[in-house]
Formats: sequence, C-alpha cells, structure tokens
Amino acid sequence: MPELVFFSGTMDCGKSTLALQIGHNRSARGLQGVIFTRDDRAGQGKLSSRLGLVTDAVEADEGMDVYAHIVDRVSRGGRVDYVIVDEAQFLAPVQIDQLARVVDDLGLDVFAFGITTDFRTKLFPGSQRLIELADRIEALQVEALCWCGARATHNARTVDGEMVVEGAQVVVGDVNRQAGEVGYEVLCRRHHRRRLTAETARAGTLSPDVLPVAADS
Ligand SMILES: Nc1ncnc2c1ncn2[C@@H]1O[C@H](COP(=O)(O)OP(=O)(O)O)[C@@H](O)[C@H]1O
Ligand SMILES: Cc1cn([C@H]2C[C@H](O)[C@@H](COP(=O)(O)O)O2)c(=O)[nH]c1=O
Repeated sequence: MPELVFFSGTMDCGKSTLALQIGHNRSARGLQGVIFTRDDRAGQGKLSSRLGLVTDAVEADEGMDVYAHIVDRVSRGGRVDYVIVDEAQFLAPVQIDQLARVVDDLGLDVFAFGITTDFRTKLFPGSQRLIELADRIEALQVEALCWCGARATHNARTVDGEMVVEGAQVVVGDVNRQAGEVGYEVLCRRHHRRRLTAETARAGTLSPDVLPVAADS
C-alpha cells in the first residue's frame, strides 16, 4: 500500500541526507521521483544536506498545487514512481492535503521530511497537518545532541549564541552562525525551557557568581 510518511526530527539530525539516500536508492533501481522542497538554505529549487550533497528539486512555492503538478507531469508522458518533500514544515496545510491525495488517488509513496516545531516550540502548520494525515511518523535514528549530551528535542533560535523568543516563525538559517547573525541551536527540553544555550552555559561557568568564594573573603 502506498503511504504518506513523515520523517521528523530536530534541525541537523540528518533528514535531508535521508531524503537524498531514499531518492538515490530508488533511482539506482530505475524508479523516477519528483523531489519538492521549499526555502532550502542552498537556494531555490535545491535539496541540500550538510554532508555536502545537493540535488535539484521543484520549489513548492506558496499557492502551488503539488497534486496538480504531478498529474500534469504524468499527463505529459512523464513517469512518477514516488515523491520526496524536504523542508515539509514550510508547506501550507492545503499542500499537505494534496500530498495525501497523491498517495490515495495516484497510488504513489510520499516521503516528507521536516522539523515539527519552531523556535518557540509551536507546531509549524505544515507539520501539524502531516501529523494529522500521515500513515506513519518516523523519528530519525541519528539523534542530534544538546550541548549537555542529552538528546536534542527542540530547536532554539539564537543571536550571538543567546536564545531569542521573539520574531517571525520562518527565518531560513543554519546552526553554527557567525556573530550577529540569526542562527539555530538544538537543545534538550530542559535547556530550551531555561534558554540555556552552549554559549550562555559556558558564560555561566565563567561568571564570578559561580566561582568558589574564598573562606576568608
Ligand atoms: N563532517 C561531517 N561528518 C560526518 N557527519 C556529518 C558531518 N557534517 C554533518 N554531518 C551529519 O549530518 C547531519 C546533518 O544532516 P542534514 O541532512 O543536513 O540534517 P537536517 O536535514 O536534519 O537538518 C548531522 O547531524 C551529522 O550527523
Ligand atoms: C526552528 C526554526 C527553523 N527554521 C528554519 C531554519 C532552516 O532554514 C529550516 C530547518 O532546516 P533543517 O534542514 O531542518 O536544518 O527551518 C525556521 O524558519 N523557523 C524556526 O523556528
């Protein structure tokens, strides 16, 4: 049975890498897929992984009917055996409904990859719809780690290493950003709740407040 599968995890846990691997293994066996993405860091119409691999993709712009795109391709004589969607959190809920229709009406597997929650721990609308509609939700096996060593479960947005909690839901960016740039850091829930990033934890341990006080001072 064809399925709508949602592979989810924090930023930097290997989602795009897995998307590329699934596509590679299928194309190695002669299958042809459509790869959609939205706002990849590498630019429009790209699916990129931090391991350095990148492939061309169809940019699923706002308002694009992804079901109609596939029907159109097939009706022009193109072959489509499966569908991959990266950065699926950025798709509109209606586009996720269209992906479910691709599975049910066209009989194609759809593999969607994305983060579930934003820097404020709120679901992205596209991810919420995927959780509501997916046949299966898969957590990635390679877990990203918080600076404390615990499994990272949440995405923090940072400026100069400090966690920020105000701003637009969508700001395309990466982990390990330069000073002054908006960046991201994955954290365990405990440290996300306390807004304790690697930088602020490091500064805390160096702070005079926590240095041992001499007995005679
Ligand atoms: N130099 C490296 N050597 C080995 N693995 C790496 C290297 N750089 C990145 N990675 C792996 O790539 C993962 C990020 O992959 P990516 O597909 O870009 O993540 P996502 O799409 O989930 O944000 C990291 O968690 C790490 O496991
Ligand atoms: C938490 C969060 C992330 N984003 C952006 C930042 C990146 O461009 C993507 C996630 O990409 P990845 O391949 O999973 O690393 O999402 C955002 O716009 N808003 C957020 O709150």
